[in-house]
Amino acid sequence: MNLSKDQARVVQHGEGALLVVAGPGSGKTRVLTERVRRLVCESDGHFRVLALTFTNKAANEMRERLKEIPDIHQRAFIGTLHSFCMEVLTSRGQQVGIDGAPNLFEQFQDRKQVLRQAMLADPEFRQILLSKGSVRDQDKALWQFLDAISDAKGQLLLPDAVEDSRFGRLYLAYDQGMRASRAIDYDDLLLLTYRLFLERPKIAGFYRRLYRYICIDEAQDLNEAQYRLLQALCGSSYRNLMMVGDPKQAIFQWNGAHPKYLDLFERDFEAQRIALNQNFRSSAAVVEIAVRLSPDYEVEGEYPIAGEVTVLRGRDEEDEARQVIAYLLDLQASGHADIEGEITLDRCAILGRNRYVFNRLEPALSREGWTYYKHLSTQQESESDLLEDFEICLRLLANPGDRLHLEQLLNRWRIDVSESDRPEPLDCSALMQQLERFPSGNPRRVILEAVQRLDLNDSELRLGPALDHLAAYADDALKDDDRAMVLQDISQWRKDWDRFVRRASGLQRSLRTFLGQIALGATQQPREDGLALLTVHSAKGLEFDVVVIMGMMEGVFPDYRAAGSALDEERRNLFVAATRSKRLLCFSYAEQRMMPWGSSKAQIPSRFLQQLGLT
Ligand SMILES: Nc1ncnc2c1ncn2[C@@H]1O[C@H](COP(=O)(O)OP(=O)(O)OP(=O)(O)O)[C@@H](O)[C@H]1O
Repeated sequence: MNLSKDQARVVQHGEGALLVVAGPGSGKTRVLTERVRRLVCESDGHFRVLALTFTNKAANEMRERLKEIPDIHQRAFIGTLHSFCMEVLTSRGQQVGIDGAPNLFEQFQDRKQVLRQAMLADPEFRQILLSKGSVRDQDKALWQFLDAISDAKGQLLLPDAVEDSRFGRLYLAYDQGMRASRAIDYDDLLLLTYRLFLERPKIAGFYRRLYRYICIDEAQDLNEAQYRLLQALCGSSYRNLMMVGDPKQAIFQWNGAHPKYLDLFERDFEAQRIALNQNFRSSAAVVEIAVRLSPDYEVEGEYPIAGEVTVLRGRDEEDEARQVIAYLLDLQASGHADIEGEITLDRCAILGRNRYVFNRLEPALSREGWTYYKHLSTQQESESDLLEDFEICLRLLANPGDRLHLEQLLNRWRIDVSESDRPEPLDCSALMQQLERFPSGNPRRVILEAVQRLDLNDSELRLGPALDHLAAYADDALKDDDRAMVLQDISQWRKDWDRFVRRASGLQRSLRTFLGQIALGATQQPREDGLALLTVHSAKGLEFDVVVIMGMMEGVFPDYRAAGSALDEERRNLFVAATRSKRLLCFSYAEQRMMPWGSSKAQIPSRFLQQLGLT
């Protein structure tokens, strides 16, 4: 393995805090992985390494690169900070009211419902909510309140510590609603683990002894809660923390993240600093675009391959999609002097500022018969009612106290039970009693029969037979689109299950752990076959020979809501997007766009194209 002199210094670093600040393609992921390998393979003693990544994709990538180390699961925890918190709370969470693996309400709709019910149950909040008028306006208000609660949790504030006491009461009511379903939200993972380390220093001490070294990737995206959680874990004397980050790739400030934590880390932990200034990934043409986007981006050395930047202009979005496909078809047919070998679709990616950019492209790709996959957000949701209902049943079996999903299921299945005879807590047999209500062949009965096949009494849960039962029903009883949708969902569940089982060594193979891993996005496949369709945020850390950035129009990229410092973040978004390319970079835009309200509107090319001298 060839490493540059500075990369080798990082890999060889021993005790003490270390900050690595480095640009795109400078080998951050590589040095992080190699350092974990060296620590695990070369250092003596019984200890583990804690390798924290910002995304599951990055964790998968690191695991993949280290998989030949036989006992890697025992020697290192490789995952996101949220997954680490999940593990801590699963084994030590009793001290903060968590019994076993936490039940996560990861879906916005569920949290919204919890808050709605909490507000309706309180006369003052009820009045506030109903005064908003239409359901749509109420939803908007709920969304804003949830955002504010998430902000408070992001600053590690408990309900009694927020300034506005009425808001504190609302926050408390929401939390109580979550706890009534024995559930927590994503922010709670950090907040509760922070509290645990702070209130029970012995537990933090235990984890410090267990993990002699901590390595953190993408540290420019840390937020207040994450930084303070790490401080609480490290205490006043633990210093074996390494952070790797790039302030120019900070694209989560909208979510409370800030690169200032890199500087705070350097100060608070008296960290040594190493800069990596080469770009081992991108051709000269791509690096030039990156420098124009971020003039203080200093790159050492010149990449020996020229590369190419192309701009495509479509009359409308359909035409834009057509041109992008033609561009890729041409590369596949003729190759390119700067790219060795055949240019297959899995060497290419199409990036969009948001998921809607692909609306016209996807049908066109399907018409061409191209294999493609989408990674647009961390959460994968079932699209068919059958699998949605099945998932709710699994949630109820994993967490019989889950009142929210019990209610959802009763509503969806139009089962009218009065409060008094509601099957609560819902155990497997109570759920099974419902079987009798539905005639044979009814989809609800099929779901419950599938649930019966889970064999929950076995310590090793098996999902396959349940999914087989659902698939057999779809094959027999459903037609066309419905059947395709169900089978697609089942295939997704099978993939999630396979990845969970493969990764589960060290994790309990229980329904609750499985659902927790899905909720954390930890079962998602990092790369699939075919052309990648990615939002900029989900393209982070990836690289492709050919990158096309579609939808380069004002209002799309930059986003129409961006103003002031958010515009700087848009520019960093483009910096991240462009630097995913190893060789060829292509921008595309449409001159006309169909607006959501149905009329066509003339488009202005993105200001960034102009600033880059490309229009
Ligand atoms: N010393 C090296 N010699 C040759 N290639 C290298 C070297 N270091 C890294 N690379 C290659 O450069 C590319 C970028 O490396 P890596 O993904 O680790 O960078 P990064 O800093 O994490 O990038 P980003 O922050 O943009 O995601 C990879 O293809 C990697 O294999």
